[in-house]
Formats: sequence, C-alpha cells, structure tokens
Amino acid sequence: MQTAAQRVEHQLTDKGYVPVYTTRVIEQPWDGYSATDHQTWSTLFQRQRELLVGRAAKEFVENQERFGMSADAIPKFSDLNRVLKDSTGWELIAVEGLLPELTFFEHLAARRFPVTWWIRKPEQLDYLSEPDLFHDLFGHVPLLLNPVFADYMQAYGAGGVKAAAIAPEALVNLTRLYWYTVEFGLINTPEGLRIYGAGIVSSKGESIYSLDSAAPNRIGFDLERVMCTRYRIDTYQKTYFVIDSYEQLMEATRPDFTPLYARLADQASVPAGSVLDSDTVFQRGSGEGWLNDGDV
Ligand SMILES: C[C@H](O)[C@H](O)[C@H]1CNc2nc(N)[nH]c(=O)c2N1
Ligand SMILES: N[C@@H](Cc1ccccc1)C(=O)O
Ligand SMILES: [Fe+2]
Repeated sequence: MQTAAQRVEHQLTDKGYVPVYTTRVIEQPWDGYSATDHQTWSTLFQRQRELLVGRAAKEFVENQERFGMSADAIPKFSDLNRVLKDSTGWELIAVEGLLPELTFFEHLAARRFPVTWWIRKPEQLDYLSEPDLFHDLFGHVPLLLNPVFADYMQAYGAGGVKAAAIAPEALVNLTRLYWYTVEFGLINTPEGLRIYGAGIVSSKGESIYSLDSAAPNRIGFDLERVMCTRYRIDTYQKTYFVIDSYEQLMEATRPDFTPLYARLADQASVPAGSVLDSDTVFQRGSGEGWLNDGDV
C-alpha cells in the first residue's frame, strides 16, 4: 500500500512547492488492502452502525444492506457499482483524494461519485482531516441509492460547473450548500430528528454531538442563509441546517441561482453581517424555522 508521501505530487507555485493530489481515475487496488486496512473498515463499520441506530436517517442502514456492505471486508467498488447501475445509474470511481473543485463538479454532473480508495490508519479512527474510503463509502454512497438525493447530487455538480464560470464568490456560496447539506445535514423524520450528512455519519463524536448536545444551533433549512454561513473545518459545527425531506432540498435548489449569486455579491443590498459566522443569529425574518434544543 502506498504511503501518504507517495500519494501526493508537488506543484511549484508562488508559495513554493505545494502538494496536489492527482486527478487520475484509477482502479480500486482491492488486492492491495492489508489485513489492518480491512480491520479498520470493520471496526469503524461496526462502531458507527451501532451508534447510528435511532440517529441516522433510515436510508443509511437500509441502503448499506442493499449494497451488501458489511463489517467483513472493505467493499469492492465493482460490486457496489452493479447495484447502483440498476437503480439510480450512479457510478463510483476510485481517486487518490480531494480533486480540484471543477473536476469534482464535472464528475457529479455526470453521475460519477469520486471515492478515495485508501483507508485511514488505526491511529486515525476518530479523526482525520481529509476524506478517506470510510468517509466516502459509509457516509456518501448509501444516499446515492435514494432517487431524489441522487438527482440532487447531480444537479449540485451541474450547478458547480455553472458557478465556477460565474465568480469565485458564487463558488464559495455553493460550497456552503454542499457543506451544510451533503456533509453536515440533519433531517426531520416522523421518528424524530436524524442525520443524513456524510461528515456526521462517518464521525463517532459528531454523530453524538450533532443530535445530543445543547451547544449547536439546529435551524430550518434556508437556502440564502446557508449560502451566507461560514463553516468550520477543524471542529464540530456550531450550526446544523435541518431539512424536512430530500424533496424539499431538491425543490429549494431547483431555481437558477444566478440572480441569487448576484444579489449576495452585491454587499449593499444585504443586511450588515451577511456573511455569517455559523453561530451568528440571523437578523432577517422572525426567527421562523428555528428549532430549539427542547424541540429535538
Ligand atoms: C464541493 C466541495 O466543497 C469540495 O470543494 C470538493 C472538492 N473536491 C473533492 N474531491 C473529492 N474527491 N471529494 C470531495 O468531496 C471533494 N469536495
Ligand atoms: N439550481 C442551481 C443548481 C443547483 C441545484 C442543486 C444544488 C445546487 C445547485 C443553479 O442554478 O445553479
Ligand atoms: Fe465528504
């Protein structure tokens, strides 16, 4: 198995040599996984499955089972792809790690989901700063079997290609949408508040914190507010946005964002503090859509 040092390539920029991941699509080197790699998958899979009972949206366990994912071994992308092909038509592709944004968007727009092929080391069970195979497969892939969510992901990719051609600020706004939905989203269900964000379901600590802690805000999904809310990459979120259904998410994001990007870029037309820290109470509106911790 390759080491982190071999995985990255370096590029000379005005900041000196900086690491960049290769954008190549590769074959998942399944035979190269060590016993330790499979054990890491197994440990994380069992731990999260136990923790997520009554916490994750029901699609997670249901769809992991449809995929035949289990604690036994790291799944083969080719097996998962057979299931995807017959349902929503998505395809998993193996990559080394984070892709340049535009490349990532182009894959999503073509219903291809990039999955990091390598898994974290045993000493990184609780935290690592970049996506690995466990995060991508356990966290993202189950919802690709949900037809509405699958369409949302594709629309997001197409929206990303469009935003990239508009302005860097448009891209920042759109990236926040991904962060607060696909990565850190919560959903109201008849059984109660549940997690659907991949960044949460793949994290032991945040699976508990996002639902059980009184500390974070849990706010009804509001597209404009999401686009104005900065996020944390180094700690648990201070704010989670709650959707009522994947259909709601799809409908709210269906309109052309071009006028919205223009309005948000026009500082004069938005209230002071329009770029919100995630713990800032939003001033617009009447507080409708707020969820108090007591409601959860
Ligand atoms: C859209 C998202 O905010 C982020 O910019 C992209 C960049 N490239 C990526 N590349 C991979 N492989 N996986 C990802 O989740 C992302 N996220
Ligand atoms: N409607 C968005 C595209 C999009 C859909 C879904 C999620 C994100 C973006 C646009 O016009 O840009
Ligand atoms: Fe992710």
